[in-house]
Parts: sequence; C-alpha cells; structure tokens
Amino acid sequence: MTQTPGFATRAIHLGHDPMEHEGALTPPLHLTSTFAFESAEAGGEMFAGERPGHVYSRISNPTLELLERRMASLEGAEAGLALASGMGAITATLWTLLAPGDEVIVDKTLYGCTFAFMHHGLRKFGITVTHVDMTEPENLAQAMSDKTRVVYFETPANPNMRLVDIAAVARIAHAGGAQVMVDNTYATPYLTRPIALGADLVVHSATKYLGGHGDLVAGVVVGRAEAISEIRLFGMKDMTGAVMAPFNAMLVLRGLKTLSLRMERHCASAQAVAEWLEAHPAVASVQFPGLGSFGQHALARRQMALPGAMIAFELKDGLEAGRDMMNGLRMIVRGVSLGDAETLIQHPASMTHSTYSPEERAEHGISDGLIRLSVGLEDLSDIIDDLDDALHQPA
Ligand SMILES: C/C=C(/N=C/c1c(COP(=O)(O)O)cnc(C)c1O)C(=O)O
Repeated sequence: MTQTPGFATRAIHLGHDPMEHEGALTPPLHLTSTFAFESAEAGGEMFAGERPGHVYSRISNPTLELLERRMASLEGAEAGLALASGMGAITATLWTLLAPGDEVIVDKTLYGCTFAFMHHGLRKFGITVTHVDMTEPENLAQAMSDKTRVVYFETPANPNMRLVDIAAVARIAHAGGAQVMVDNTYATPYLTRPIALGADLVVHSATKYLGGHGDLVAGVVVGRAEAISEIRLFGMKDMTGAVMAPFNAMLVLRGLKTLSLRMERHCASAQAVAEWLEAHPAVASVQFPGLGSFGQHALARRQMALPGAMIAFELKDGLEAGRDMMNGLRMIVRGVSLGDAETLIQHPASMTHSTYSPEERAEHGISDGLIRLSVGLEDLSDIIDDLDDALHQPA
C-alpha cells in the first residue's frame, strides 16, 4: 500500500500488527496499573525520560497509546492523549495552557459543564473568561487582548447547533498570539478536522460518537506532540488525574472501527428526521445544519462533510407541549448524552444546561422550550413513527 490509507482503514488497522501479538486480530488489553523495570537503573532512566517505556498507568499505558495514535491520525494531529472523560480532556488541557492573569475567550454557547468549569472553576483561579459570539469572527478580533491565551469553542455547539468558522477564527486568534482549542464532539473527525483548518488542539467527549454505544465515559485531546506531552505530564498526571481506564480505551478502539459507517447512518437519518420535523405543523423551529433554512447552511456545507446527527427544535406550544411529546415517546430514550446507537432526547434548559441561570440561558441562546435530539441507528421509520405518535397524542 503506497498512498496513505483512508479514514476507515486507519481507524481499524493503524498501529496494530497481529503478527506482533501472537497473531491476535484485536490489540491486547493491558489491564495493569504499573510496569516492571528490568533494572533499577532502567526504571530511573524511564522516569527521567531517557529510556522509552511505561512506568505507571496514570502516565501512560499501551492500550491507551494505541487509541491515542489512532485518534491523532484520524484528526490529523501529531499526538493524542486519552483521558477519563470529555471534561477530563477539557480541564486537563486548560489547566495546562492557562495561568492566573490569562484570558480565555469562549464562544457564546458551550456544553453546560464546560460553561460551569469556565465560570466556577477557571475564574476562581484568576483566569478571565470572556464570551464572544464567534458566529461573527470579527467579534473575536475586537475582543482579543494581550492577555488572551486560548480561544475555545464547540462547532456545532451543544445544544443550539451554532457553527463557528474554524479557519476564520484561527486566523484571528493566531494573529493575536492565542491558541485555538476546538471541542469536536458533535462532528467527530469523520465530518470535520479542525487542525486542518488551523486549530491547535481538539478535544472530544469520547463518551459520545467515538465510543458510540453508550457504554463508557471517556475523553481525548489531540494536537502537537509537545503540547500533548505537557498536558499528559502536568494537566492529567498531576492536576486532574483524569486518566482513562484501559478497558474503556479498548471499547473506544472498538467504536472507532465503525465510526465512519455509524456517522453515515446517523447523518442520513438525521437529515430525514430534520426535514420531517420542519414540515410538521406542531413544530415551530428546527436547527439542523443540513436544512436549507439553517442560518449557517453555507458554512455547514463548507466545513462539515455531512451535517451531523444532532437536532435542536421547538414546538409551537412551547415547553409543556415539548414535555408532553417527550413523555409520549415509546422507543426514543429520554436521557442525556448523545451519539449512541439509541436515539436520545432531552430538555437542555432543565438538564444538560441547567448549570446556566435563566438569564444566562437567555443570553447564550438556550431557550426554555428547546429540545435536543440525538438521532440514533434504529430503523428510520421507527424513529419517525415514535415522534409522530408522540406529537399526535391527546394533550
Ligand atoms: C451528559 C453529557 C453531555 N455532554 C458532554 C460533553 C462534554 C463532556 O464530556 P463527558 O460527559 O465528560 O465525557 C464535552 N463536550 C461536549 C460538546 C459535550 O456534549 C450531554 O450534552 O448530554
């Protein structure tokens, strides 16, 4: 094979040769907390970084290492780091990049716990958190200061689907001497590769599409090798201890094998569901990058290979009608998280984004009536039938 293997091939094969592991088709699972040294000197040299190898699983582990290599390859990064959760990846990275007196500029809409970390975590340690509506990149240029170290955003944003033009924002951030950190959970590297568009660091809640089966909590950060090493040895090892369990790394490795297949199915179904919702008389609005009515549809087509599988919508009769609809569902699961085989539905204002005050939700474009749908892998007709029945149920 001469040319670089494709996305799916790397997700399945990169970094594992069965003939180096007794012919085992699947990579070995290293369920170990620590590693033996061949000599006292060797142990000392490994701790000093003078000899390659693993010394303790809070620092590195061969199963995690394979996942880190595959994720770096899929995102087009030099290196990767596996962590215990998406919040573990986000916090370990920001604790590493920021110090008291610094500023992080963040987009208007963030996942609820990320928002809470910024406001109730970083601010507690003398770091300025400035929100900017990055759908207009020029707003960032106005907000940048000599204290700005990091520009952070999700695209699409959880839960209202706002997009950020990664290339445009990266140009502005870099001109101001700041690093760009993108949460790519909603899109995955199958749809968007932020590093190719200028981002410096990419984080994921691997809990979601990457694992893809609702059976783990995990996180990943990828970027330049030097930065990842610093996040590993400071942000993860010392500051957070947010290390991924080897068993979860094995499950994420398994999820990656079908990521491309699953995203194709997720996105095809989501397009049909979004169009069905948009045409439904009880629905007031639908936010989905694949709809021509989506305000940033042109950017979606430019920046995303497919429109994703997350939909935000509101009913004409507001939150109570939304609750009635959710309570009327028989297959679609009422629950938080996203990116699973099971279609999931939830109410951000009272659930994933309840960390925002009502005033903050209003400011950040998270309306009380907003409903979030993660379109799964069930038969499309069953997804739509469930929604249709729930919307037609007697009040
Ligand atoms: C219940 C969790 C939800 N989300 C999480 C999440 C995280 C944090 O990821 P861990 O949950 O720590 O793996 C990071 N980044 C994004 C865009 C996320 O959506 C949820 O929205 O439903």
